Amino acid sequence: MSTSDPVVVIDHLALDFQTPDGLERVLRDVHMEIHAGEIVGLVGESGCGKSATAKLLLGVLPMPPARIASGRVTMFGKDIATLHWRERELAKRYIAYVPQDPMAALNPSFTVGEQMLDLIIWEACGRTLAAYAWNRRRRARVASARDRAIELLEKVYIADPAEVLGRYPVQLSGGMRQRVLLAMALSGKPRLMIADEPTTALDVTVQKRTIDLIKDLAAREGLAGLYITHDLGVAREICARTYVMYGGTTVESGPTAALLEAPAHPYTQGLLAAQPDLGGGMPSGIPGQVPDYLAPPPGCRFAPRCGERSASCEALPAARAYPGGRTVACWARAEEVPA
Ligand SMILES: Nc1ncnc2c1ncn2[C@@H]1O[C@H](COP(=O)(O)OP(=O)(O)OP(=O)(O)O)[C@@H](O)[C@H]1O
Repeated sequence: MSTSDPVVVIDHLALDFQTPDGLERVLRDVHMEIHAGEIVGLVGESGCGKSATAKLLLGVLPMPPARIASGRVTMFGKDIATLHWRERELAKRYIAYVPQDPMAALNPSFTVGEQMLDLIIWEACGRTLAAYAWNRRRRARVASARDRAIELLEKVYIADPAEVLGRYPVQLSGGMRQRVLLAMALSGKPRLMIADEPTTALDVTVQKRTIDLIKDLAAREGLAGLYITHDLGVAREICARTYVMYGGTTVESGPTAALLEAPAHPYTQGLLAAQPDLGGGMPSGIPGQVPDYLAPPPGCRFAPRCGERSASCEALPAARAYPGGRTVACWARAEEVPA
């Protein structure tokens, strides 16, 4: 894999879940590319398949009940379907995960230092239990892990890292906890950072600082980033390019600024109109609900909620490429070229 190759390529992915009620056809025709040094956004309302996509990349989606029905996911130059489980485990070292709720992700019974040391030693031992158990008791290993923990906390601009190592998560503010998690996410050898709504639990000013920090880290460490959010304003702040997902399909993608300036897909337009308006206007919302994946609409999954639907929408529209690096999957936009 050359350095210019994308870190992640998702190509025409379809993913099902076998459930007691039947087969849920969740992801259809999903596409995405993430390159080193860029943060890409994945936006869409709740239940659109954002987390299922992220979990698949993280290698934590249980298979079964999940199954790749068709298409391909390539990470670090390799098709994930062809990887041996051991290769898959090793690939996880290259992925940093930043969760939504920093309090739930940290164990309240252990200090920051204990949790960071555990993780650093686990990573240093190649994620093998026997080596971890042996090294966790070795003084020299613990001392070097402590140095590494301090170095990682410094990377996220924590002022007194040695002191913070001795604190319990409840003794830290929400923003500090999220910084600790960011530091922990860097403890392996990350090349890809997946952040799942990491600022939702934070207040607005801390949110802004955390977003700036994530941007700064991704640039400094040369990481590829996938940033999941339902907030288009946050996507505008942080993501160079954005993929909009509806009902398990990629309906639109492109450079974030252009996409938000002139959204082409009726769903993106509705999503934008549904954002709270600081000018005092009420957001309009999108009538209807995300599809039932046990019996999704046969064609375009947004059609039942779309004001522009026509007979063509009974077939699933393919994503069409437009100038400026944009794609739109919509029959009503078949001839139009967004500005
Ligand atoms: N483990 C699972 N077993 C069965 N179905 C699942 C499983 N995980 C996800 N799904 C299905 O995938 C759909 C999409 O879920 P997903 O969590 O990916 O949505 P999301 O866009 O991330 O929503 P949110 O923003 O609320 O997290 C769910 O509605 C559910 O039908």
